[in-house]
Amino acid sequence: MQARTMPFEGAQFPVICAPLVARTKAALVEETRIVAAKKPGLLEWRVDFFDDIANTAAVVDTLAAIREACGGIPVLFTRRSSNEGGEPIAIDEPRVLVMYRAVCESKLAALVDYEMSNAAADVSQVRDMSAMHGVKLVLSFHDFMKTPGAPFIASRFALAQQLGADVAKVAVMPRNMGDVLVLLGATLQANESLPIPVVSMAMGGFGALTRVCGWTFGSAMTFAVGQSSSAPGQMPIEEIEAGVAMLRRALGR
Ligand SMILES: O=C1C[C@@](O)(C(=O)O)C[C@@H](O)[C@@H]1O
Repeated sequence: MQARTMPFEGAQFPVICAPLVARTKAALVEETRIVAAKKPGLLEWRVDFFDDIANTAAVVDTLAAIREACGGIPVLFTRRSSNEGGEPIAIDEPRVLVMYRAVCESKLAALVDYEMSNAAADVSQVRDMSAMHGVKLVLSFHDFMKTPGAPFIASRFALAQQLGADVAKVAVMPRNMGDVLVLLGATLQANESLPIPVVSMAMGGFGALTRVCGWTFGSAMTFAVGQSSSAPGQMPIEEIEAGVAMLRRALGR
């Protein structure tokens, strides 16, 4: 089945997404300029790295500065929960929701990412607030310790869709190449059975190849390093571009 593209204007298949992980507004603007010059299809602001995350006005102001510096590249706004591999942050979940609401209202981000394991009421709030402002929602699941079995991975992709996601995303940590096959197989199956784009990656060294070839199994996006990495196994944008181009030629796609 034809894979679905990410839901924003101008999205390629696959989208190459570069994380922004600087801790201050000035450093983020600088990082944005450097990373945007490499022309990824999407920038992910990992706000859990931001020193001033407790100040919602500063978050929106910094997002505006990122947008000014990014040369029109759309932004994915992500607070990665420390339960799923993110940085520890100084605010509790109700204040995280206040921040997501302000970001959605600002319409500065094309997409927001929220973990599907959060409280159902919180997921539903993020779904409603993003939809209200035309912001697309990625519902994600991460296991930084292991690769769950194929039925569980399938259930995470399906749950994201049931909860109203525009994109379903799963990241796992493989302990061997068999785990990598499990992730790729589950991705292929989810892409064939779900009506929304799916995104997946296996992290670390074993999983690195999924960042180059995951799209051939249906993953609509891959994360690559512009300046700094946000997860183990990410490779530089240039290398991912070259690898994707090589496979494209070989596959005639
Ligand atoms: O969820 C993901 C995927 C990721 O963990 C990766 O492995 O590339 C990197 C994160 O920044 C992003 O939010």
